Amino acid sequence: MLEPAPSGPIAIASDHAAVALKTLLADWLRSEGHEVIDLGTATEASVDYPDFGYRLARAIAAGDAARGIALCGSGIGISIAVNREPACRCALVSEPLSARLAREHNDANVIALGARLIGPDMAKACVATFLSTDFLGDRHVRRVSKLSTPILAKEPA
Ligand SMILES: O=C(CO)[C@H](O)[C@H](O)[C@H](O)COP(=O)(O)O
Repeated sequence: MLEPAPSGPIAIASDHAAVALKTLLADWLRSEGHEVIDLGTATEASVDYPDFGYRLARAIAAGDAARGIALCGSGIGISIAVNREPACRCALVSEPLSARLAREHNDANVIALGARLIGPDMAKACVATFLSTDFLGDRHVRRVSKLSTPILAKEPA
């Protein structure tokens, strides 16, 4: 049984390489009582991961979803796409410890998973940890807040 996500729906998006894992995760999350916004893609026809990463990033930035799950073959391309939106802190994870640290230290609001690299059980374990782990705050607040300042506006450290 999953713990409830902190607030609001969970957005999920993938390219063609991860559509099966996306559907499996969306069905599982709904069966656990979560509201899931599936932003596509819907078939295995080849698409471009930035288009779906940007859809997910828009949903987070607009406040339509509190948390996001982004998937592609490796998780790499779509995590790069999501992180181009400053409101998103997307962590590419492949096991639960990274998912926990992404929440505790980085206040990640999106995780990326690689469907060609991990199986359904590991993906579920990562998602369960991502949804149930709180941000630790404290010194991490200062660091996370620095992430949302455009680099050209920063004073060199
Ligand atoms: O972005 C990726 C690699 O960083 C993803 O793994 C994509 O899913 C992959 O590039 C898609 O590859 P395909 O050969 O077009 O299926």
